[in-house]
Amino acid sequence: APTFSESAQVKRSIAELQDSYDYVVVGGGTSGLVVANRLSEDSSKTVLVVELGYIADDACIYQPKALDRNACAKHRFNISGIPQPEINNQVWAFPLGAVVGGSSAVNGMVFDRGSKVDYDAWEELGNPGWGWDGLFPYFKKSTTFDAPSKAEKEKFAWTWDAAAYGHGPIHATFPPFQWGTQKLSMAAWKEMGIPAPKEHGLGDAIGVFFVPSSEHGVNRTRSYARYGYHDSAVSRPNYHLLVGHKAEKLVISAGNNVEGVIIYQRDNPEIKATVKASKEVVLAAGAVHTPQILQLSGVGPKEVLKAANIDLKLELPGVGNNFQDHPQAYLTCNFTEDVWPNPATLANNETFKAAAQAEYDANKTGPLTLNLNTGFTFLPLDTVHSSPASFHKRLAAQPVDAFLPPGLSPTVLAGYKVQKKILAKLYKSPKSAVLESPFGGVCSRTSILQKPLSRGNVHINVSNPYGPPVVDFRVYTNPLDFEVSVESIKYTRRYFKNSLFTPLKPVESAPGPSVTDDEGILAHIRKTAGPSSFHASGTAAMMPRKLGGVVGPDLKVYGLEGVSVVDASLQPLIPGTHLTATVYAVAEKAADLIKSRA
Ligand SMILES: Cc1cc2nc3c(=O)[nH]c(=O)nc-3n(C[C@H](O)[C@H](O)[C@H](O)COP(=O)(O)OP(=O)(O)OC[C@H]3O[C@@H](n4cnc5c(N)ncnc54)[C@H](O)[C@@H]3O)c2cc1C
Repeated sequence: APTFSESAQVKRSIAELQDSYDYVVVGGGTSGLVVANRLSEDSSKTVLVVELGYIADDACIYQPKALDRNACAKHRFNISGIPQPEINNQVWAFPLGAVVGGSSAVNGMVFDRGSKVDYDAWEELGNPGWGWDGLFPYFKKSTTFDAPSKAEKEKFAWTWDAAAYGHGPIHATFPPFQWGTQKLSMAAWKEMGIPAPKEHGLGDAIGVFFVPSSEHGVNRTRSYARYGYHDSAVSRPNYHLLVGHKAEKLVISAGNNVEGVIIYQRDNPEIKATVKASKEVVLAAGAVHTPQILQLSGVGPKEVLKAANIDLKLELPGVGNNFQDHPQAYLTCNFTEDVWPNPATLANNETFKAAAQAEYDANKTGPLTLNLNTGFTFLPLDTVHSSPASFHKRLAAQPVDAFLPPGLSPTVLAGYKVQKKILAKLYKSPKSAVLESPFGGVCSRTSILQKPLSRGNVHINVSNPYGPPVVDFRVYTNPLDFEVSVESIKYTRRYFKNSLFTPLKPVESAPGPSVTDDEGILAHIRKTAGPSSFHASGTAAMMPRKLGGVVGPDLKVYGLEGVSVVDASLQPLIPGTHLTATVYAVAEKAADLIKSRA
């Protein structure tokens, strides 16, 4: 039988396309496929998705835990950020998805949502309808929860609330495998008095809880945008997906109408064409590439465009600025008396690996059904910080433009000022997470900063604008971000003092037991921290134009007609959660908005 990838609706060359479509969606990733699917539900509307990558049927995508991740290197961008001075000039690569399904095809499958207050902050920034109440129906619309069996529920003590989920294309479930020490880690958090909501997905994502994976409960395969939204649209004659082609820039008329997109063949840039969009171009290339496309189109900060010799069509200083991600600080330790098997067994023991693969192939059970973790703790500042009042004071006293890149436009600065006020409130709220601490089967813990005050940027490379964009995380440029990470490591140490861990004999190796002062812990973070959780966002932010926003609450790019942004770039303030579930919900809402103006 033909596979979906052989469908007539999947195009491989420009010659197979129509000259014009109602909608051209740039990027067939997480958000783009949602919007294309929903727009093509109306059979009178034609939709083209232009995607750089190809359709992949590889195990390194569909199998939740791939033993050979390198097999998927060809489905990822390998964009490296620039050296980060605050963390000893480390350079981090950004392995975004470059495949049909985008980053949902290569991500860690952690499928959670932020807290109500995190989304209400978007609304407060000037975006009516984009708070929790406006998004919750779309979280449900995008998702189906596949409940675990009774036996698994009892074995792993899973909790959830079906009210959080709907009947949508993306499946979420608990994998039928957990590492031995996970339960104990959960119990230790509870012993510390951390609340344990039964379900995190109803707007209260504070405390310790289980997070489902984006995984199909029966097939035990990754559930991602391609299976969920492409495969169900691909039989529609009005839906075309062009693979292996790159969108270069928008075609903008003298009157600032966006008429279409210039695209070219990925491996042969000479083969080039303009596809017209009679209604709208929808930018869904992700938070690293959407700002690049806008800047190449002459839309962005004028200094950047000037330096790159690109004609300014429309000055929009926010494009590429306001970059946010979740930096990671590490406490490394080992359980001297570890249980067997543990994640190191899967990493190092060839016999165990082979048995795990055989078990997955035969029964769809075992360790390869679990990509990352299902145990998570999300905590507010007052829980984590030893002296929160002094932190709030220091935050209030910071001049707004301190620690930001030089030369920012007054509008971007004004936006940051409003963001900072909201962040100060969130830092005081018991309902808003500043620390994420995931746990699975290992001793070592990552402290992931949820409310960064630092801001980075993604701009075209002025000496090679058409090459990969330049990602500057500017991680930890605001020293208060360091302070939260130092406090998070100290807090994690207190957690490990819990007597439940005694039988496992945890031994810390870094920063190391002798490093107890804040300066020593800071030096450790500078040496080892990571700038990213691969949660790029904010680079085409939904905010008022006078606050440096790029799109309004209708998602239309300011100053242009006929183009909107629907991907992670629009998130004005990064929520305290992994981003995929939010990207799906936002894209579902975006599709309704775009349909409503048709
Ligand atoms: C390695 C990794 C691990 C992650 N782990 C998790 C996790 O466990 N849980 C979680 O919730 N989130 C996770 N995330 C984050 C999450 O996956 C992303 O935030 C989300 O998928 C972004 O969706 P998007 O639609 O904005 O962009 P993407 O899904 O990245 O889609 C962008 C698409 O546009 C295409 N494209 C780019 N430029 C062009 C161009 N010029 N022309 C044509 N096509 C183009 C790309 O090929 C891609 O398919 C992870 C991300 C990564 C990279």
